[in-house]
Amino acid sequence: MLPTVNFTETAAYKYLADHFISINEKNLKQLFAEDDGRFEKFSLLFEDILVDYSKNRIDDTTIALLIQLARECKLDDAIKAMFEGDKINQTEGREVLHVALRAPAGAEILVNGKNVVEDVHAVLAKMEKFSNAIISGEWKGYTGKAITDVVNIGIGGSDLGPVMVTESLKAYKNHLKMHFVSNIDGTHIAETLKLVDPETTLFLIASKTFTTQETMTNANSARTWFLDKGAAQEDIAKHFAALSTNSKDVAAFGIDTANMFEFWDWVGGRYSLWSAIGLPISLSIGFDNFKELLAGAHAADEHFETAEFEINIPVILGLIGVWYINFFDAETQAILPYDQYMHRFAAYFQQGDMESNGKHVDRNGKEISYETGPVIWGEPGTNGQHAFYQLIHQGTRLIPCDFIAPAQSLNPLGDHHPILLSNFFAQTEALMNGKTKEQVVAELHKDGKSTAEIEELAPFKVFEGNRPTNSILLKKVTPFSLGSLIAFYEHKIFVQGIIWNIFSFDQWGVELGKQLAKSILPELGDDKAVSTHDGSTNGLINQYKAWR
Ligand SMILES: O=P(O)(O)OC[C@H]1O[C@H](O)[C@H](O)[C@@H](O)[C@@H]1O
Repeated sequence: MLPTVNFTETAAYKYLADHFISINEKNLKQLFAEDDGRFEKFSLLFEDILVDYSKNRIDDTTIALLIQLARECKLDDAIKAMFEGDKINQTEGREVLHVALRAPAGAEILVNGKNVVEDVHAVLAKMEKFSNAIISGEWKGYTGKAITDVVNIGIGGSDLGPVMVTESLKAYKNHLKMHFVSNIDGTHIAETLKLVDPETTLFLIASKTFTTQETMTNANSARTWFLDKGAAQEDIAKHFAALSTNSKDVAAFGIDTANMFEFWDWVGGRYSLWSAIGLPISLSIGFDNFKELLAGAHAADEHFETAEFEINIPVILGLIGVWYINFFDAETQAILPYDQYMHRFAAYFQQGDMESNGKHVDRNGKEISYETGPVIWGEPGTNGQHAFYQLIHQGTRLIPCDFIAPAQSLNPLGDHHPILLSNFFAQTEALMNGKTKEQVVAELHKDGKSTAEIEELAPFKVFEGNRPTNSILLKKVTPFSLGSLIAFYEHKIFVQGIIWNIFSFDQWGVELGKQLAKSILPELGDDKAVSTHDGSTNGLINQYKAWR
């Protein structure tokens, strides 16, 4: 059982509320001027990852109080409960053990008296064998040809993780062409099927439950297409595999359970890329690289489980997030990777964070009176700079940003990387320091503007600065460093969920829309006008019927 402390009733919260008043008056520039050792103090090095959180609106007292807050909320007990396999997903009665998916062979994590690490490694061995057979061409399709294309059909956690990781690690990939179909919109599967040949394509049906409407509809369309192209029922075994917890429905679909890669209900969908759901990753970059990804995540798990809060990266990042959301009223969190390969990183953590912490009821079942999960958003740099950074620099909202960049490029082409990195460094500097009216006036003078022109223009060119950022500098994007980075973000979400006293591992909020869609679908079957809904919904449905 998780602790159920209301963080707004702790002593630390009250101290933080007072402390906020004094910090809010301070400028980041001033905080740096007051403390020579600020960077050393407020940065952490973990393996080849440097986390610089010094450009935040914090001082020693802030960090001490935030850590006190974590202690009062019994974060240490909560971490222990997760790693020990307690049923901390209480509303679904499940353990939360994505950490077991990356535990080394020989480790022991018990669920109902059974060591799940053994099961994990049995599935990993099966994934290794299968990946090797597909990659080497030893596995043959129904006409004797090797597999060239892999189509992963899944949605949400059964899509976003594999997409994000295969994209982030594209530099490590082999010859297999990867395709991902998620949307129920027929366009997605139709456009994908145009690109592939049934004789050389492997379909992975990825669904924890194996009941998700989008995935099952797309899977059925893929199977129909495969059979229509001339393959026979018995050929399905060579071209379809399932990644699921539901062996009964996998068999009912017609997939040989020998081709099923199992995972378990203690793996949350949005935390499942480390499980059998990661098979497309292993196919794309090879099993050894997939193992490295797991090893990177495991190293981060050990850090999270054992490091003192003062030097614990997910704890510090999580608490700083709480500081902005609950004291500065920040509503969003931007994630800005300066790495084109990581272009789906923010999208991945939209599910990871928003589905986990978008909750308004606490662990006692009571409505809460404070803000919880932020809106997560972001695009890779430098594209974002030319799109939405205006609002980050000069808008009226405080937007904490995570800047992420690799020191070494995987495509060191001319001076591209130094230019990219100069932007990465410049943006956080600009957000912190801003530009004063005096600086603007001096610049306009230099440009030969008249006094009247300067007076008129100056206010628009001022940057108030004092805008907080984290900078995460990786030596290089490798399977290991990416694994660690993802795990840090996962644990950050956990930390915040504990402080907010919410359940981070259920997602009841996605159910209502699904339920209503199920009741609307039969109503779309004829041309009769509907009148059973509200005026707007009736109007929309009836116009659709008139136009289709
Ligand atoms: O893997 P599946 O069972 O098909 O679920 C796919 C997705 O759908 C659900 O609606 C949940 O909101 C997600 O957490 C989940 O990842």
